[in-house]
Amino acid sequence: MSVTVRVPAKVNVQLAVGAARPDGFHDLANVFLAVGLYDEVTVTPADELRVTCEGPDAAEVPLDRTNLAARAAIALAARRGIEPAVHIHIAKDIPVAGGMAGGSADGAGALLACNTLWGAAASRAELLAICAELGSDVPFSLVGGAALGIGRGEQLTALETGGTFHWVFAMAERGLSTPAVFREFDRLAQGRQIPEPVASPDLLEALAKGDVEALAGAVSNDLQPAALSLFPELADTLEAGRGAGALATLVSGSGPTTAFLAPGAESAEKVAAALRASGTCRSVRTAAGPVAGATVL
Ligand SMILES: C[C@](O)(CO)[C@H](O)COP(=O)(O)OP(=O)(O)OC[C@H]1O[C@@H](n2ccc(N)nc2=O)[C@H](O)[C@@H]1O
Ligand SMILES: Nc1ncnc2c1ncn2[C@@H]1O[C@H](COP(=O)(O)OP(=O)(O)OP(=O)(O)O)[C@@H](O)[C@H]1O
Repeated sequence: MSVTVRVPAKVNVQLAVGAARPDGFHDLANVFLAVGLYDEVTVTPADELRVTCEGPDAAEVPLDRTNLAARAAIALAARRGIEPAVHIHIAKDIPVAGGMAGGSADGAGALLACNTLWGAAASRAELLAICAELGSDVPFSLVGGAALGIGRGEQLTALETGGTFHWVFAMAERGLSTPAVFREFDRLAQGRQIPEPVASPDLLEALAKGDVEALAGAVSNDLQPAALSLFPELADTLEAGRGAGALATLVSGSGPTTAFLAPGAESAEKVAAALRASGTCRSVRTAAGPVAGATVL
């Protein structure tokens, strides 16, 4: 018997970043939107823990116990006093090291899949606590939809959305390390007073109303200057999307994937075609959100 879970990628429509905390993390006001680009995680009973991965970026995914999916299985098994004896297979469509929470998606997916396979009966609250131990983005991968994350981004409040938003994502030629981008944020912030991160009321209202124009005027990412500083060519991709009619352009999370908000599905395809023709990125995808979080298929 196998269990397969489908888990979406995310885009951060607002990422407000506070000053570095004593533990090295940053307090955030992180407004997540789950979008329809998915990894599928399948768990099957096996003699011992094993991870395999397929997909265009599979070669970049670690297959040892550092894989977030393996760490999720180990964490749940330890809580139940059992062995994590499963084969975890990841069908990966979310870009690796792209700032779209691909590894986090696999962590949340493996956790839900193992909980189902083992009849481990972890409550939603216990699953969320394990997710938060695995990484700041992992709880959101479990819940999906739209949510505000505070603290490290792991303390979630679900947000209302009044419609579907259409996005284009441009994948870059290389990845960016999330810790490196936060370090660059700290370097650029030196000598400046960093305000407390707060969610933008205009942005929350735009999401609730499903108002794409208002959302376009309210999106922001405090990590964008740091991502651009480490990866200056991203400015060319942003420019190409803006020129093609995107309502808003931004770096997704810690980057280097860039995200473009389009007025509708048709215009999203036009922006995607222009980005493909621009030669400023590795590949281009369209996806709409919000979509559901980790779901057993
Ligand atoms: C950039 C975002 O993707 C936006 O959603 C997240 O904040 C990152 O979430 P994540 O990849 O799950 O990150 P984690 O695995 O928890 O942390 C990786 C590293 O990112 C930095 N980090 C992450 C989250 C946070 N609130 N402050 C940080 O400074 C820390 O250097 C940390 O060691
Ligand atoms: N299941 C996994 N899939 C992809 N990468 C993983 C996985 N588990 C661990 N990793 C490691 O995590 C690193 C970051 O990959 P990931 O795709 O999660 O980045 P990301 O999308 O930028 O993350 P985030 O948006 O949460 O900051 C990879 O370079 C890889 O070494």
